[in-house]
Amino acid sequence: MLRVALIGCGAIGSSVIELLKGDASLAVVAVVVPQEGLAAAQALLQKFAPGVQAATAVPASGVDLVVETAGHAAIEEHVLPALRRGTPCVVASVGALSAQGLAEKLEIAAITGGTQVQLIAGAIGGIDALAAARIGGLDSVRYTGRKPPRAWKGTPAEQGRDLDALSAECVIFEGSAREAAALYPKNANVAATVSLAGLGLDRTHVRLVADPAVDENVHTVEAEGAFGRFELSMHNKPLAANPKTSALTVYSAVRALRNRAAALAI
Ligand SMILES: NC(=O)C1=CN([C@@H]2O[C@H](COP(=O)(O)OP(=O)(O)OC[C@H]3O[C@@H](n4cnc5c(N)ncnc54)[C@H](OP(=O)(O)O)[C@@H]3O)[C@@H](O)[C@H]2O)C=CC1
Ligand SMILES: O=C([O-])CC(=O)C(=O)O
Repeated sequence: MLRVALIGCGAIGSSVIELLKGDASLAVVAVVVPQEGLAAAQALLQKFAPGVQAATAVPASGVDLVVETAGHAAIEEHVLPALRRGTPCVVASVGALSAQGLAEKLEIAAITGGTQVQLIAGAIGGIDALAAARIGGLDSVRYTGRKPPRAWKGTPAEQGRDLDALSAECVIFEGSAREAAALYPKNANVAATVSLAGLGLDRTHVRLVADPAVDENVHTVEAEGAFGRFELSMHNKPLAANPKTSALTVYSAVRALRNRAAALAI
């Protein structure tokens, strides 16, 4: 049985705990949250994983695998030290890698620890195809992230516009994946994932749209290259606990964990 430390206990983390309850091959043994979140995390654990303690750091021993579902800051704070200690890590906050030098730091930490960091596909599909197509050469990759206006609350999209008053779609950002991930850390992880699998953070064209006509998170990728071309649209149901986040992200994290424990992985 693999012993898992989960970083973050919000919309994704709490759903991961729920789905792993009773799993024969994986056990959540620690949940890492900020000091001010300890009491709430402990109350949730009482319900779904009694006996598991909430903590403010990943335990230095007794952990086989770390999964991050917390946000950009948690990568520096918890993932890098775990990798250096030799613990493999699974990362959901892929947009964090848009910060200059962070991808290199993760690689160096994993090499130092003789382990590996895995970036999950999260809310998007087709990452396997895109990463394979890159080997033959890609000419262009375009990503559009379309979400209901409420999913853009608390982001720069609110500057100069009333999201509640939108009556038609509104392009709130157009530019590179690097800029998108830096400006919209909770809404542009997919932009970063698509770019890291494909043409890179600076050559991937990103459009972010607030659209009152949708109630799902719609992610579209269009790629062209030596392999041919593809278009993929995902219509993802958002999590009730966080409209910015698609439920598929939870399943993607659980899939990554189960694949680590499985004899046959797909
Ligand atoms: N790859 C993908 O496709 C996607 C990735 N994501 C990423 O996943 C992250 C989590 O999403 P979601 O669960 O919806 O977000 P929530 O805001 O619901 O939950 C975040 C959780 O992480 C905790 N947390 C925040 N900072 C730290 C830290 N430094 N150390 C430990 N715990 C911390 C929070 O604690 P507290 O509440 O006490 O602050 C909270 O428990 C997002 O920030 C985003 O970057 C999201 C959607 C898709
Ligand atoms: O969960 C989603 O739909 C995607 C998301 O928020 C992101 O790209 O950060």
